[in-house]
Amino acid sequence: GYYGYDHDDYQKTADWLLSQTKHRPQVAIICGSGLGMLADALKCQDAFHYTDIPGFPQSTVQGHAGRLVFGELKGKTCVCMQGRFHMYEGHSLCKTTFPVRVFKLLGVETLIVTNAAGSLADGLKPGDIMIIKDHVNFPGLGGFNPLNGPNDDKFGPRFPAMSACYNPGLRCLAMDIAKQQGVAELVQEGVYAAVGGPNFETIAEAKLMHRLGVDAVGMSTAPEVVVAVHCGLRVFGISLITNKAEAFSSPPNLLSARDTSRCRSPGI
Ligand SMILES: O=P(O)(O)O[C@@H]1C[C@H](O)[C@@H](CO)O1
Ligand code: HPA
Repeated sequence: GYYGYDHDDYQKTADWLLSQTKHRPQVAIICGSGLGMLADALKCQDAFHYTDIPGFPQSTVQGHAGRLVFGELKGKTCVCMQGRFHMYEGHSLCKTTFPVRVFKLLGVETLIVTNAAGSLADGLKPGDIMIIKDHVNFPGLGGFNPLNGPNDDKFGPRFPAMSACYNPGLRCLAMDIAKQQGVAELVQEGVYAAVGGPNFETIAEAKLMHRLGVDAVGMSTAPEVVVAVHCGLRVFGISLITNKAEAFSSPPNLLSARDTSRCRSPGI
Protein backbone atom coordinates (compact mmCIF):
# COMPACT_ATOMS: atom_id res chain seq x y z
CA GLY A 1 0.00 0.00 0.00
CA TYR A 2 0.90 3.67 -0.25
CA TYR A 3 1.35 5.51 3.04
CA GLY A 4 1.60 9.12 1.83
CA TYR A 5 -0.51 12.14 2.73
CA ASP A 6 -3.60 13.41 0.97
CA HIS A 7 -4.55 17.00 0.29
CA ASP A 8 -6.63 17.23 3.45
CA ASP A 9 -3.64 16.40 5.66
CA TYR A 10 -1.67 19.40 4.35
CA GLN A 11 -4.79 21.58 4.43
CA LYS A 12 -5.57 20.76 8.08
CA THR A 13 -2.08 21.76 9.17
CA ALA A 14 -2.17 24.94 7.06
CA ASP A 15 -5.63 25.90 8.39
CA TRP A 16 -4.49 25.37 11.99
CA LEU A 17 -1.46 27.63 11.45
CA LEU A 18 -3.60 30.30 9.73
CA SER A 19 -5.92 30.22 12.75
CA GLN A 20 -2.99 30.69 15.19
CA THR A 21 -1.11 33.57 13.52
CA LYS A 22 -2.07 36.75 11.70
CA HIS A 23 1.07 36.55 9.56
CA ARG A 24 0.50 35.63 5.91
CA PRO A 25 4.00 34.71 4.67
CA GLN A 26 5.14 35.25 1.09
CA VAL A 27 8.51 33.64 1.75
CA ALA A 28 9.41 30.38 3.51
CA ILE A 29 12.96 29.69 4.66
CA ILE A 30 14.23 26.23 5.59
CA CYS A 31 17.20 26.74 7.91
CA GLY A 32 19.91 24.10 7.58
CA SER A 33 22.15 22.82 10.37
CA GLY A 34 23.62 25.70 12.33
CA LEU A 35 21.64 28.31 10.36
CA GLY A 36 18.58 28.38 12.63
CA MET A 37 19.59 31.69 14.20
CA LEU A 38 18.21 33.45 11.13
CA ALA A 39 14.72 32.80 12.50
CA ASP A 40 15.67 34.66 15.68
CA ALA A 41 16.05 37.83 13.59
CA LEU A 42 12.35 37.88 12.63
CA LYS A 43 10.31 40.74 14.08
CA CYS A 44 6.83 40.33 15.65
CA GLN A 45 7.36 36.60 16.01
CA ASP A 46 4.79 33.86 16.35
CA ALA A 47 6.67 30.61 17.01
CA PHE A 48 5.32 27.05 17.17
CA HIS A 49 7.15 23.92 18.30
CA TYR A 50 6.75 21.12 15.77
CA THR A 51 5.34 18.98 18.60
CA ASP A 52 2.43 21.44 18.96
CA ILE A 53 1.52 21.65 15.25
CA PRO A 54 -1.18 19.14 14.24
CA GLY A 55 0.10 16.70 11.63
CA PHE A 56 3.67 18.09 11.60
CA PRO A 57 6.64 15.68 11.52
CA GLN A 58 9.06 15.74 14.47
CA SER A 59 12.75 16.70 14.31
CA THR A 60 15.32 14.32 15.79
CA VAL A 61 18.62 15.99 14.82
CA GLN A 62 20.91 17.94 17.14
CA GLY A 63 21.31 21.59 16.15
CA HIS A 64 17.75 21.70 14.83
CA ALA A 65 15.42 23.44 17.29
CA GLY A 66 12.21 22.06 15.79
CA ARG A 67 10.22 25.29 15.56
CA LEU A 68 8.23 27.07 12.89
CA VAL A 69 8.71 30.82 13.29
CA PHE A 70 6.52 33.43 11.58
CA GLY A 71 7.53 37.09 11.44
CA GLU A 72 8.85 40.05 9.46
CA LEU A 73 12.30 40.15 7.90
CA LYS A 74 13.25 43.40 6.13
CA GLY A 75 9.60 44.19 5.50
CA LYS A 76 8.70 40.74 4.11
CA THR A 77 6.46 38.34 5.96
CA CYS A 78 8.34 35.05 6.33
CA VAL A 79 7.97 31.66 7.89
CA CYS A 80 11.19 29.91 8.97
CA MET A 81 11.76 26.26 9.72
CA GLN A 82 14.27 26.05 12.55
CA GLY A 83 15.22 22.48 11.80
CA ARG A 84 14.30 20.29 8.87
CA PHE A 85 13.58 16.61 8.35
CA HIS A 86 16.09 14.25 6.77
CA MET A 87 15.63 10.87 5.17
CA TYR A 88 18.32 9.37 7.43
CA GLU A 89 16.19 10.10 10.51
CA GLY A 90 13.92 7.33 9.26
CA HIS A 91 11.27 9.63 7.81
CA SER A 92 9.62 8.80 4.52
CA LEU A 93 10.41 11.38 1.84
CA CYS A 94 6.83 12.65 1.84
CA LYS A 95 7.27 13.30 5.57
CA THR A 96 10.56 15.17 5.07
CA THR A 97 8.86 17.41 2.48
CA PHE A 98 5.48 17.76 4.25
CA PRO A 99 6.14 21.41 5.30
CA VAL A 100 6.74 22.52 1.69
CA ARG A 101 3.16 21.77 0.65
CA VAL A 102 1.88 23.33 3.86
CA PHE A 103 3.81 26.50 2.89
CA LYS A 104 2.15 26.44 -0.52
CA LEU A 105 -1.27 26.29 1.16
CA LEU A 106 -0.30 29.18 3.47
CA GLY A 107 0.12 31.32 0.34
CA VAL A 108 3.92 31.23 0.17
CA GLU A 109 5.37 32.04 -3.27
CA THR A 110 9.11 31.76 -2.70
CA LEU A 111 11.03 29.03 -0.88
CA ILE A 112 14.58 29.63 0.34
CA VAL A 113 16.45 26.43 1.19
CA THR A 114 19.73 26.43 3.10
CA ASN A 115 21.99 23.63 4.21
CA ALA A 116 25.43 22.65 5.47
CA ALA A 117 27.46 20.88 2.81
CA GLY A 118 30.87 19.38 2.13
CA SER A 119 32.94 20.84 -0.71
CA LEU A 120 34.17 18.76 -3.64
CA ALA A 121 35.38 21.76 -5.64
CA ASP A 122 38.93 23.15 -5.43
CA GLY A 123 37.74 26.74 -5.13
CA LEU A 124 35.13 26.16 -2.39
CA LYS A 125 36.52 26.38 1.14
CA PRO A 126 34.94 25.90 4.56
CA GLY A 127 33.18 29.16 5.41
CA ASP A 128 32.27 29.89 1.77
CA ILE A 129 28.70 30.20 0.58
CA MET A 130 27.57 28.33 -2.52
CA ILE A 131 24.52 29.61 -4.36
CA ILE A 132 22.88 26.44 -5.67
CA LYS A 133 22.53 26.62 -9.46
CA ASP A 134 21.33 23.04 -9.90
CA HIS A 135 21.23 19.76 -8.03
CA VAL A 136 21.82 16.04 -8.44
CA ASN A 137 19.24 14.11 -6.44
CA PHE A 138 20.93 10.74 -5.95
CA PRO A 139 18.08 9.18 -3.91
CA GLY A 140 15.66 10.49 -6.57
CA LEU A 141 17.65 8.91 -9.40
CA GLY A 142 17.42 5.63 -7.49
CA GLY A 143 13.63 5.84 -7.10
CA PHE A 144 13.41 7.45 -3.64
CA ASN A 145 11.27 10.41 -4.63
CA PRO A 146 8.80 12.38 -2.49
CA LEU A 147 6.47 12.51 -5.53
CA ASN A 148 6.17 8.71 -5.66
CA GLY A 149 2.62 7.47 -5.33
CA PRO A 150 -0.62 8.87 -6.75
CA ASN A 151 -0.10 12.37 -8.17
CA ASP A 152 -2.11 15.17 -6.58
CA ASP A 153 -3.06 17.37 -9.57
CA LYS A 154 -4.05 20.17 -7.17
CA PHE A 155 -0.36 20.59 -6.39
CA GLY A 156 1.18 19.95 -9.81
CA PRO A 157 1.64 17.66 -12.82
CA ARG A 158 2.56 13.96 -12.77
CA PHE A 159 5.79 14.57 -14.67
CA PRO A 160 7.15 17.95 -13.57
CA ALA A 161 10.13 19.54 -15.37
CA MET A 162 13.20 20.11 -13.21
CA SER A 163 15.25 22.03 -15.79
CA ALA A 164 15.04 25.38 -13.99
CA CYS A 165 14.66 24.50 -10.31
CA TYR A 166 16.72 27.36 -8.92
CA ASN A 167 15.33 30.72 -10.04
CA PRO A 168 17.92 32.51 -12.25
CA GLY A 169 16.68 35.99 -11.25
CA LEU A 170 17.12 35.26 -7.54
CA ARG A 171 20.58 33.76 -8.16
CA CYS A 172 21.65 36.95 -9.97
CA LEU A 173 20.19 39.14 -7.25
CA ALA A 174 22.08 37.18 -4.58
CA MET A 175 25.40 37.64 -6.42
CA ASP A 176 24.72 41.39 -6.79
CA ILE A 177 23.99 41.67 -3.06
CA ALA A 178 27.18 39.74 -2.22
CA LYS A 179 29.14 42.27 -4.33
CA GLN A 180 27.39 45.24 -2.71
CA GLN A 181 28.22 43.85 0.72
CA GLY A 182 31.86 43.25 -0.20
CA VAL A 183 31.72 39.48 0.37
CA ALA A 184 31.70 38.36 -3.28
CA GLU A 185 34.96 36.43 -2.86
CA LEU A 186 33.20 34.13 -0.36
CA VAL A 187 30.24 33.45 -2.65
CA GLN A 188 30.04 31.38 -5.83
CA GLU A 189 27.54 29.27 -7.72
CA GLY A 190 27.70 25.49 -7.83
CA VAL A 191 25.91 22.17 -8.12
CA TYR A 192 24.64 20.52 -4.91
CA ALA A 193 24.26 16.76 -4.67
CA ALA A 194 21.92 15.14 -2.18
CA VAL A 195 22.89 11.74 -0.81
CA GLY A 196 20.84 9.69 1.61
CA GLY A 197 23.38 9.69 4.46
CA PRO A 198 23.87 9.32 7.36
CA ASN A 199 27.39 8.12 6.59
CA PHE A 200 29.75 10.49 4.86
CA GLU A 201 31.16 9.58 1.46
CA THR A 202 33.91 7.09 0.79
CA ILE A 203 36.88 8.50 -1.12
CA ALA A 204 35.66 6.71 -4.24
CA GLU A 205 32.16 8.21 -3.84
CA ALA A 206 33.57 11.70 -3.35
CA LYS A 207 35.75 11.32 -6.46
CA LEU A 208 32.82 9.97 -8.46
CA MET A 209 30.67 12.96 -7.55
CA HIS A 210 33.51 15.39 -8.28
CA ARG A 211 33.96 13.86 -11.73
CA LEU A 212 30.21 14.08 -12.35
CA GLY A 213 30.29 17.84 -11.84
CA VAL A 214 29.13 18.08 -8.23
CA ASP A 215 30.57 21.00 -6.25
CA ALA A 216 29.07 20.32 -2.80
CA VAL A 217 27.39 17.36 -1.12
CA GLY A 218 24.84 17.11 1.67
CA MET A 219 21.96 15.01 2.95
CA SER A 220 18.91 17.19 2.39
CA THR A 221 17.37 19.94 0.24
CA ALA A 222 16.87 18.19 -3.13
CA PRO A 223 13.64 16.37 -2.11
CA GLU A 224 12.21 19.64 -0.72
CA VAL A 225 13.08 21.44 -3.95
CA VAL A 226 11.48 18.72 -6.09
CA VAL A 227 8.22 19.12 -4.15
CA ALA A 228 8.46 22.93 -4.26
CA VAL A 229 9.03 23.04 -8.02
CA HIS A 230 6.20 20.53 -8.52
CA CYS A 231 3.75 22.90 -6.82
CA GLY A 232 5.04 26.03 -8.57
CA LEU A 233 7.10 27.68 -5.82
CA ARG A 234 10.02 29.92 -6.81
CA VAL A 235 13.16 28.46 -5.23
CA PHE A 236 16.44 29.97 -4.08
CA GLY A 237 19.07 27.80 -2.37
CA ILE A 238 22.37 28.28 -0.58
CA SER A 239 24.87 25.85 0.92
CA LEU A 240 27.15 26.86 3.75
CA ILE A 241 30.39 24.96 3.13
CA THR A 242 31.37 23.39 6.43
CA ASN A 243 34.15 21.05 5.33
CA LYS A 244 36.02 19.51 2.44
CA ALA A 245 34.04 16.36 1.64
CA GLU A 246 37.13 14.13 1.47
CA ALA A 247 38.07 15.22 4.99
CA PHE A 248 35.28 13.00 6.30
CA SER A 249 36.01 10.13 3.92
CA SER A 250 38.79 8.29 5.68
CA PRO A 251 40.93 8.55 8.79
CA PRO A 252 44.24 9.18 6.91
CA ASN A 253 42.80 12.40 5.46
CA LEU A 254 42.07 13.67 8.95
CA LEU A 255 45.79 13.70 9.83
CA SER A 256 47.58 17.02 9.79
CA ALA A 257 49.44 18.08 6.64
CA ARG A 258 52.73 17.07 8.32
CA ASP A 259 51.52 13.47 8.74
CA THR A 260 49.73 12.90 5.45
CA SER A 261 52.92 12.39 3.40
CA ARG A 262 53.45 8.99 5.03
CA CYS A 263 49.95 7.66 4.42
CA ARG A 264 48.82 8.46 0.88
CA SER A 265 45.59 6.56 0.39
CA PRO A 266 46.45 3.26 -1.29
CA GLY A 267 45.70 3.31 -4.98
CA ILE A 268 42.31 5.07 -5.12
O1 LIG B 1 19.90 20.14 7.26
P1 LIG B 1 21.29 20.08 6.73
O2 LIG B 1 21.37 19.51 5.34
O3 LIG B 1 22.04 21.40 6.86
O4 LIG B 1 22.02 19.01 7.69
C1 LIG B 1 23.40 18.75 7.83
C2 LIG B 1 24.14 18.57 6.56
C3 LIG B 1 23.92 17.12 6.23
O5 LIG B 1 22.68 16.94 5.61
C4 LIG B 1 23.91 16.47 7.59
C5 LIG B 1 25.25 15.96 8.04
O6 LIG B 1 26.17 16.99 8.21
O7 LIG B 1 23.49 17.51 8.49
N1 HPA C 1 29.13 15.04 3.07
C1 HPA C 1 27.80 14.86 3.16
N2 HPA C 1 27.01 15.67 3.84
C2 HPA C 1 27.57 16.71 4.46
C3 HPA C 1 28.95 16.95 4.42
C4 HPA C 1 29.78 16.07 3.69
O1 HPA C 1 31.01 16.22 3.61
N3 HPA C 1 29.17 18.08 5.17
C5 HPA C 1 27.98 18.51 5.62
N4 HPA C 1 27.01 17.68 5.18
